[in-house]
Formats: sequence, C-alpha cells, structure tokens
Amino acid sequence: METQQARLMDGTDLARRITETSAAAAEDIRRRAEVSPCLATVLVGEDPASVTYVRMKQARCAKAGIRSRHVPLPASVSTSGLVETVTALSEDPDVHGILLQHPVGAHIDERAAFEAIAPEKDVDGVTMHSFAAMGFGLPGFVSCTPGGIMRLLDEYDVDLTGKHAVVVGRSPILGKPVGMLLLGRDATVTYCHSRTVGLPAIVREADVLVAAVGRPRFINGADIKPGAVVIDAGYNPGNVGDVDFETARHRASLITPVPGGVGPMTIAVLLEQTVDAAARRLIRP
Ligand SMILES: Nc1nc(=O)c2c([nH]1)NC[C@@H]1CN(c3ccc(C(=O)N[C@@H](CCC(=O)O)C(=O)O)cc3)C=[N+]21
Repeated sequence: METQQARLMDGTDLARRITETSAAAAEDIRRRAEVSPCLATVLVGEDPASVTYVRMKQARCAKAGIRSRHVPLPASVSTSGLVETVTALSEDPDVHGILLQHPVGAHIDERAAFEAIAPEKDVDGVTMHSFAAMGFGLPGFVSCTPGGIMRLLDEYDVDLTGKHAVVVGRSPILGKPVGMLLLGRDATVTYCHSRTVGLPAIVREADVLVAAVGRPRFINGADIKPGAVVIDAGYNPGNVGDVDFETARHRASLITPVPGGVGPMTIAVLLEQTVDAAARRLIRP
C-alpha cells in the first residue's frame, strides 16, 4: 500500500473564483445593456434531492447577481405539457438560460423535453445541438458536469495528451460527454460502466479516472494506479462518491473530494454559461 497522500482538487474554491468572474460579467451586462441575465429552472415533481440541487443552483445564481425564474411542475405532467412549458421559456426574451432538472420521471420523454430548449439557451448543455457541437470540437455550451471536470483538470495542470483516461459511466449528460471532451484533449479514452466485465483490471490502467456511475464506493481504492488523477463525479445520497475515497487517496496523486470537488464546479459552469448566453444575446439579438 502506498503511503503518499493525494493532493485534493478543491472544486469549492475554483467554483467560487469562476463565479466571482461570472458575477462581474453579469454586472457588466446590466450596466451596459440594462439586461439582467436570467436562468429558468424547471423542476418536475418534488424529489428531495432534486429540490435541494435546484435550490443550490438558484442560491448560487442570486449570489452572482443572476436572476432565476423557478418553474415547478407536478410529477404528473405529461411530455407535451413539459415540452410546452420549456418551449415557452425558449421563446421568452427575458430568459437567457434554461435548466431542466434531470430526472423528469419515467413516463416522460426526457429527450423530447430537453430538445425543446433553444440551442442558444442550452446553458446546461443537454441538447443534441450542444452534444454535436462538443463532439465536433466546435464552440458551444458544454454539459455542466463534464465542463466542470475539464476546468478542474486544467486548474491542476493535469497533462492529458496520450494519457489513458478511463470513464466509468455512460450517461448522456455526464459519462459519455466527459469521455468525448477528454478525447478532444488527446487522451486515450476507455469507457466502462456498471456491466463492464473485468472492470478492476481496466481501472488499474487509468492515468486519469472519472467515476460517474452513480453507485456509492463502486470504485475500489486498491484498484487506483499509483499516481493516478481521480475525479469522482458520483453524487449518491448522503454525499458519498463513486470512489472509495479513504483508500484511493493513498494511491492517487490528485483526487476530488465529495463533497467539495465536482459538484460545485457543475454549478459554476452553469452560471458561467448563463452569463455567456445573456452576453451573446446582446451581440446577436
Ligand atoms: N439537467 C441537469 N443538469 C445537471 O447538472 C444535473 C441534473 N440535471 N440533475 C442532477 C445532477 C446532480 N447535480 C449536482 C450539482 C451540484 C452538486 C453539488 O454541488 N454538490 C455539493 C454538495 C451538495 C450538498 O451539500 O448536499 C458538493 O459536491 O460539494 C451535486 C450534484 C447536477 N445535476
């Protein structure tokens, strides 16, 4: 067992600095154009975790001088009802960004609901438009958690070129896009997931590991390659990550804590892209 202690990747501090910059940019937009950047938050149902996340996003908006407009919908809302609501926000000139909190309930076609977000308001990076732009390496809004992860890697000067990055998880707004962003930075990417056969052996080869399966302590610390960079994007009940942190920290060189790692970065990127969406509207209304 290695006795080194990994350096912690402080997402709270970096998110605070990014949000300070966003607050200044929001203030600038208000002064120059008398327009207040506004994020609409759409929440279907009252799942306690989702309620908490959306409140955190609104609170962080308020701190940055970004207005938020909350749109709560009953859990029973239909796909067409939700699409109608999101479409109205897409057409509302006072709204610059739209966040539709995932998940929306199994009876709803979530993809159809996401696609009702106008591309220029997709500050959460969840539409096909944003995904394709990211895939082609074109400018556009990135999915917030993957975007936050890349910012953290850059902040800690993690060299990705030629490195083996292993992504555990393949969800459309986290695992899949983060692998594509890493590939875009010349990493060699392996995707794994909950049903991968022989996962530990693959994890042991990772120079950079991104855990995004949504299963508490799914990644065994003993499988971390000594010196690896470990990004824990898991958000499980009770603020437990997808990585067995206490073991992993003795093998990794850099590791994100949970809480205080990836989570705050997700929100920082959401706010930054909201201000960016408002600024772009000024240039090209
Ligand atoms: N359309 C959509 N976009 C999302 O970005 C999205 C989503 N749906 N659905 C749910 C997940 C989850 N998510 C988190 C955001 C912040 C923290 C966060 O800041 N967590 C704190 C701790 C929170 C606490 O103290 O309870 C931390 O890690 O330090 C966690 C999780 C965004 N998500």
